Amino acid sequence: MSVARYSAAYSSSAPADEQVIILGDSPSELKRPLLSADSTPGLSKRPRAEPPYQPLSQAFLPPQRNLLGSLDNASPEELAARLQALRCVRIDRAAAAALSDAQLLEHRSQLLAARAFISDVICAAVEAAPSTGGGSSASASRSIPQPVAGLIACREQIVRALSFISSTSFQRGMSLDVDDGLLWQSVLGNTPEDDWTESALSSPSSAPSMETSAHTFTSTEELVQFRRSDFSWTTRLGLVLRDVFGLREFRKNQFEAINATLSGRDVFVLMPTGGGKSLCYQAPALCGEGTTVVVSPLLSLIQDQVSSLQRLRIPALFLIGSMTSESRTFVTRELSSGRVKLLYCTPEMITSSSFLGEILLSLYKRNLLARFVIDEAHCVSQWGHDFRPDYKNLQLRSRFPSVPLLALTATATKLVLSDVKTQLNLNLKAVTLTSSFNRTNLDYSVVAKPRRAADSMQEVYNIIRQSFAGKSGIVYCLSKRECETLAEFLVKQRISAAAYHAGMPSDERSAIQSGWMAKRYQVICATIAFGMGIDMPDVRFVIHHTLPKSLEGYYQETGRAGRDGLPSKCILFYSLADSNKLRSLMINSPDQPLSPEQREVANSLLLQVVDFCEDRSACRRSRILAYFDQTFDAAECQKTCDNCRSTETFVTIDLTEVAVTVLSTVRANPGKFTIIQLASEVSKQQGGPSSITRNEYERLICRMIFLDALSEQTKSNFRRPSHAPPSSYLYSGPKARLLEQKQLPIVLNMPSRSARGRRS
Ligand SMILES: Nc1ncnc2c1ncn2[C@@H]1O[C@H](COP(=O)(O)OP(=O)(O)OP(=O)(O)O)[C@@H](O)[C@H]1O
Repeated sequence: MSVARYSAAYSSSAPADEQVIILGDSPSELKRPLLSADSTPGLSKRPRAEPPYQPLSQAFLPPQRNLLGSLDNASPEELAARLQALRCVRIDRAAAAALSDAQLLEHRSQLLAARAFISDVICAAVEAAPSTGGGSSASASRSIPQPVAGLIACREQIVRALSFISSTSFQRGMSLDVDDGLLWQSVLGNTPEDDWTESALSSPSSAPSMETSAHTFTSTEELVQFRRSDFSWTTRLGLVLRDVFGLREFRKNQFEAINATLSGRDVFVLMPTGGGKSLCYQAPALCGEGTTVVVSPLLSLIQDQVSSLQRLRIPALFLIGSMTSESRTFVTRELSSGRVKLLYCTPEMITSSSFLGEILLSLYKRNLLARFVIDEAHCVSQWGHDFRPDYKNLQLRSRFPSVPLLALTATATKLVLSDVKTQLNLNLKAVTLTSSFNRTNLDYSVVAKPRRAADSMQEVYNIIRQSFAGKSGIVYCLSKRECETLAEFLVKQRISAAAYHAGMPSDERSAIQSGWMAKRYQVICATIAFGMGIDMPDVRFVIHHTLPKSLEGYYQETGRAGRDGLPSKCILFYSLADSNKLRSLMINSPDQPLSPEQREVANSLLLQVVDFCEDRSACRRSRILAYFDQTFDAAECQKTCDNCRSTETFVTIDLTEVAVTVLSTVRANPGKFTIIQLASEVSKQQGGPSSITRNEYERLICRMIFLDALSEQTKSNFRRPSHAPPSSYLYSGPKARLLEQKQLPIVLNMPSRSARGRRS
């Protein structure tokens, strides 16, 4: 498309006095001016000479077609007609208060579409214009011809109107699409003015309430090259950011990641939950040739992502096993045409579908594979908390050696990170970008879980009623049954709650998920099947009614709170009984028998969670960040965790010798005691005023089981009623001898009253 054609089209459509956008998408809307002072309160009067109204879709958003692509074949007449449909909106702030919520949202979506269209015209013109040297976005934009430059003014007015509508919606507490950068800005109180040139590209902003950049593995000097604004794609990238995604600035590391992948480098991005990883591959996909293939672990996640992208008019498709042959043919045709910018699929499809294999090979041979994205890349490593064997067998590097890889995750320790790089065969010079995992707006606390189920459900209810009335939240439960019982309980207490778990039909699950996102349900009682990829901004609390299986999982699950950057709470219910139950479920599950190595990993991940819960001294935030090998000064916690708020003193005590005594009681009575019986037996034996309490003995015994100094075996108890669960009895464990030789230290964090003389 030549600039001359744009210029001609623009000139023929430029109205005499002022421009106004005509918005409307249905025949009935065409009959009345949607944005006129006469019919719509809050909007200025229309100019005198009006072009005929056209539906928005006909005017410049042809259905089923990609907006960015649709311009290429447009004739000057078509363009003129589309441009004629663009006129400018002015909003009278006082009168806008009278707009209904529905009208506001409607205006907003139409403004978004209009903004995208104008920018596309500008972008095409800028690309076609002769470069004035330097290649920066500012210099490129200066070179565009006058008539097209006139559109920029129009665009700026639209952007201001959009910003106004977004902030009005926010003030009214309305839920907008979360991906709206303008909304973020209004939340953060930044300037509503839209300077859409270099500043956005050169000065990345932080994600709300997320500290950034604890350490990077790629040196700062090396990163400088990816902060430049003179790449051939820089102008396009700025426009894509603003006009396709509706965002104003990049967050920390997004710009570098995008430039690195567009430069053909392998990239590893470690960014906290809600940090904005998707943009790191979605934006580059729209800035270069070919198709970006995204490997993502969950079908529901894939479907959600693709429909959000399609709503933004981005040509994205997915390929999944259960598709009809017609759908497959459609996908193949679209892919072959080179129109598809993003193709999502599961790792299983990559490893086992010959159909997909052929498509990828054909794209590869035609140089149309832009990059592979491995989302949730921690699944590649068996050291991660969510290992998926198919992720390990992708073989992308060997099958498509010249295609750059981009791996992203929110959760990876150093060990997992280096394992992922090795498994994926990332180039040794892969650009590695990490951000601090600190979510400063989240408040962490651990509470003692009452023994009786009814009491602990009541406690959940009390917390929600007292602190989160009318606020959205998630309660994570261990089992399907627990989700259902808790949801029923809350509903009886007049809290709108729903259960969500993998045992439910998928349409029921999506209905519940969308009901929650639309605020029809306040609380979701869910297993960890719920949450991945859910981008709800104002989740004010995440309660773990049972223990998470790992600190990584905990971080990820709590990370669903406060994605809008506002204060939110993460409350973990902890009991010894739960930790034991979870341990034996994980380790002895008949459905999923574990290899000895997997058992070891699962055991140690859970033990870290138990340690985290039982530690009443250390700052929770520092502990979480330490897990990800990041240092955090507890003084900066500012009492945003229960331990930093606590006035009680706890100390870490070495109980190795006491543990040896406990072990000797078990050796003398193998299979005689359950945990509770042994705790009361040894506490009786010890006696005395400075003794360890029975509860603390219970903790010690559980710790000895975790460390394999003791082991449990389940036996039926014929004297108990038939419905009673079988009891587990204690024996010496495989590491008992190590303990006796004092080579297995056992320490516990305890209130200082028990510390007398035993502080470690
Ligand atoms: N540069 C930006 N400016 C403002 N908002 C942004 C920016 N980048 C991303 N966001 C928004 O942040 C939110 C989270 O982004 P995204 O879903 O990509 O996070 P994520 O890192 O993939 O999180 P998770 O690991 O939890 O899936 C989205 O609503 C997204 O639109």
